[in-house]
Amino acid sequence: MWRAITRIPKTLDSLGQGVAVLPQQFQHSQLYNNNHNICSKTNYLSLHNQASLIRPKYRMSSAKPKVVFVLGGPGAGKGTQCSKIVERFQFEHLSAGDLLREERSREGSEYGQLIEEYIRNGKIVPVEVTCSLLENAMKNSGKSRFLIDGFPRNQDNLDGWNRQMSDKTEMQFVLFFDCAEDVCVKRCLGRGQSGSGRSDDNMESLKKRIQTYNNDSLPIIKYFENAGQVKRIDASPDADKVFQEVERVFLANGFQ
Ligand SMILES: Nc1ncnc2c1ncn2[C@@H]1O[C@H](COP(=O)(O)OP(=O)(O)OP(=O)(O)O)[C@@H](O)[C@H]1O
Ligand SMILES: O=c1ccn([C@@H]2O[C@H](COP(=O)(O)O)[C@@H](O)[C@H]2O)c(=O)[nH]1
Repeated sequence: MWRAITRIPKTLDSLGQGVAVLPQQFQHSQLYNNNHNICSKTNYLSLHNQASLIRPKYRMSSAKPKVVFVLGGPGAGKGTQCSKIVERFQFEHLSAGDLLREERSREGSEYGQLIEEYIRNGKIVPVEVTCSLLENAMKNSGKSRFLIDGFPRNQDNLDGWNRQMSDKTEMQFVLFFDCAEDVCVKRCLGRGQSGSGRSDDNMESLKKRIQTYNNDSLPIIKYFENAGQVKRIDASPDADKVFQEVERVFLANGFQ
């Protein structure tokens, strides 16, 4: 008989952080949903047995995922350096801009047009969209170290992250690529000329992106700086030279 109502033990009940490694069928089960954390004994035993199969992976990811925010002006070299960090350290690179561009191009996306409008005008997409894309990408990656590139870039982003993600992750530091405006512009235009295909690698969009960066993103970097969380990197030298500094920061912060 389906009599016994069993409260799921804490270890299974708190799979919030381990959800990245859970097979799809678990994600809507009582194991996943903390709001419905009771189930019949039969169901519990069956789910418990299935959970045992994935236990090694779950153990590995039971700590909160580590997050490094990567910020800097448009074209400062964030993406370039993130690729190098991924090669050298075990991080997953999540570019908020790339995720938004992907969502924009996804057939049937209800946000496609809105995202294109924001990107072309150098404006910042509402955090509900961006944060959900980030959270999904984190869950789907199965990794535990993330470079979050180009986010949070305004107060709305920061507030949204704090509401949705800060309890589920451990922010390590902010990697800030400091680069003069004229250098940033030259790099973005160069990227456009070499066929980036980006609708915002042109002077008209760049003016707006820079304005948004100065008005909305710099205060966020300042906020993190006041909290002692910013690792500032001079982004003007060549990419390999910049990476020497980046590598030093990661090593000094315990990453191998
Ligand atoms: N240190 C560097 N010196 C010279 N060129 C660089 C350097 N770093 C990156 N670049 C070039 O500048 C352009 C912009 O770099 P990247 O895409 O890494 O910047 P980003 O900060 O991620 O830009 P965005 O914020 O617009 O996505 C690219 O064409 C890249 O090859
Ligand atoms: O968190 C974010 C990140 C990006 N955007 C929009 O995308 C473009 C391009 O971003 P890149 O980091 O340069 O790839 C940016 O100008 C914003 O319009 C965003 O809204 N929120």
